[in-house]
Amino acid sequence: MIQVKNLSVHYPDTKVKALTDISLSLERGDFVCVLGKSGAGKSTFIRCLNGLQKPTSGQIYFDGKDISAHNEEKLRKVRRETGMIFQHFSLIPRLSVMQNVLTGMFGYRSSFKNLIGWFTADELALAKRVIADVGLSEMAYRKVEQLSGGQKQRVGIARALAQQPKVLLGDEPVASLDPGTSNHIFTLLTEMHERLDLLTIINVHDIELAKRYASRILALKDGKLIFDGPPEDFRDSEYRETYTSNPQTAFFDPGI
Ligand SMILES: Nc1ncnc2c1ncn2[C@@H]1O[C@H](COP(=O)(O)OP(=O)(O)OP(=O)(O)O)[C@@H](O)[C@H]1O
Repeated sequence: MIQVKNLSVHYPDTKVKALTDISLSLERGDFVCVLGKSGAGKSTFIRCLNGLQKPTSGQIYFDGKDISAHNEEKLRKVRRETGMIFQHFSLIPRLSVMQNVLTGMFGYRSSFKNLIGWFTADELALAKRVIADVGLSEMAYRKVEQLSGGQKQRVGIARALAQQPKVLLGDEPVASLDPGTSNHIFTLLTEMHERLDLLTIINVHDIELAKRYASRILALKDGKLIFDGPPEDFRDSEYRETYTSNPQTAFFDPGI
């Protein structure tokens, strides 16, 4: 579904080589966890997959089409099919769960309908369904600011599902949650992944979560892909390789 070919991203402001020459193929049915130290390039990689970050060189093919050559209008279509969940949820706190979830459909509707906030019966039924899927039916009309972190992330997942995506991306979606709640969120992500046959790609710092839930692990180090394989092959030596600093960069390493 997504082919990444020789992807490199160099940020001109900082002259940082965030990603260097990454090539891989991601298929529907993969539940991928991306590991790596702080600054390894995980967020940049995720952002490239839905066109939020342009490659410096290389290509990203989404359903066979090179999105690195897309204009904004074509990128909007790719983003519609790519649900995204975030560490800090990116919800509108004073709006209800239902209102936040409905914003997930904005990409499919006219600006006028979005402005006046008019939704069809089918759209409202879809919103109710995805709110039920994440276990929040009883709180559908509660303001998001009144929810716990775990409940907020459930709203984030429901909003992404309301897009009816083919791909679900997560940029450290459990980094602000306690271990028990993180497990609940990953269980929910696994259920949705299987039921909806999604390609799921999640950045995560917690290696135990990655090993428990992922079908495939990618490890980035200094912007390079140093591991791509099943969780059982990610052993102590791979862990050390991923999380140990290179001597020449260690002094400047914010992760140490
Ligand atoms: N917009 C930007 N402009 C300049 N440099 C950037 C920008 N975004 C990221 N970087 C740099 O690119 C490198 C990779 O950053 P990125 O956020 O992708 O890493 P990460 O693995 O997601 O880190 P973390 O786990 O801390 O979120 C870092 O050195 C970072 O400082």
